[in-house]
Amino acid sequence: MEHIYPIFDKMLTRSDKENLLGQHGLMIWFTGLSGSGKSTIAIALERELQKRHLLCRILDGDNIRSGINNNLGFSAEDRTENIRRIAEVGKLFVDTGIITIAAFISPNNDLREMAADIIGKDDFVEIYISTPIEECERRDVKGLYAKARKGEIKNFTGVSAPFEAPLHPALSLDTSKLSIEESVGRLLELILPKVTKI
Ligand SMILES: Nc1ncnc2c1ncn2[C@@H]1O[C@H](COP(=O)(O)OS(=O)(=O)O)[C@@H](OP(=O)(O)O)[C@H]1O
Ligand SMILES: Nc1ncnc2c1ncn2[C@@H]1O[C@H](COP(=O)(O)OP(=O)(O)O)[C@@H](O)[C@H]1O
Repeated sequence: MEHIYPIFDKMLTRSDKENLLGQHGLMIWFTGLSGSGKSTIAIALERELQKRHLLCRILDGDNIRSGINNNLGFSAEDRTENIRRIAEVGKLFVDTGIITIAAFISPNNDLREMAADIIGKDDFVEIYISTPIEECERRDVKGLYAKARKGEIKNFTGVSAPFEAPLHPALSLDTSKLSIEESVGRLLELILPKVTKI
């Protein structure tokens, strides 16, 4: 496409950036309950990708809800805006050729569909961390399930707010049955062919 300002014709493309990095950009979208293992698996996967000289960026509550989305709570409207912004930011990383892992509850099919539409379906892989709520609650990593059961936290996913399981995830990983290494192994099998440049 010719631009009105010639300088735009000189802009580097995604493909130029992917050639520089020697990889393809991809969004790996984790969905699952609080405590299901999204962050744990994301961190372990990133390490394995790094070992293979593949550049990865994790987006999670620690770097998104504490910063760009620190004005958002857990109403349905705020969750939608949370996921919309994450998808827009994620798209920038993917378009830079970076393997991006988003680790958010993203509790509804329509939210995840919105994310896939923003990022582009070809660049979006949905991974369901399907650990049952009983196990998430037993772990209660942050003590939030106990608080939610006592009514001290409103709209808590799985307790007082809904979670819709994905309809056609590329992969389901139940971390009450799989070790971290097994989950990461399955992910690598799925992802390496998509991100490796030949
Ligand atoms: N009401 C309510 N419901 C669910 N989760 C809550 C809530 N209040 C706080 N938290 C903490 O926020 C984490 C989930 O944030 P997300 O950005 O992933 O949620 S969402 O995708 O917008 O639904 C979630 O945890 P993790 O999934 O462990 O990161 C909780 O630590
Ligand atoms: N097989 C497993 N896979 C992933 N996490 C596990 C596993 N077994 C126990 N855990 C523990 O479960 C917890 C999951 O918490 P976290 O990764 O923060 O979940 P989420 O990001 O989904 O809220 C961690 O404390 C982790 O050590």
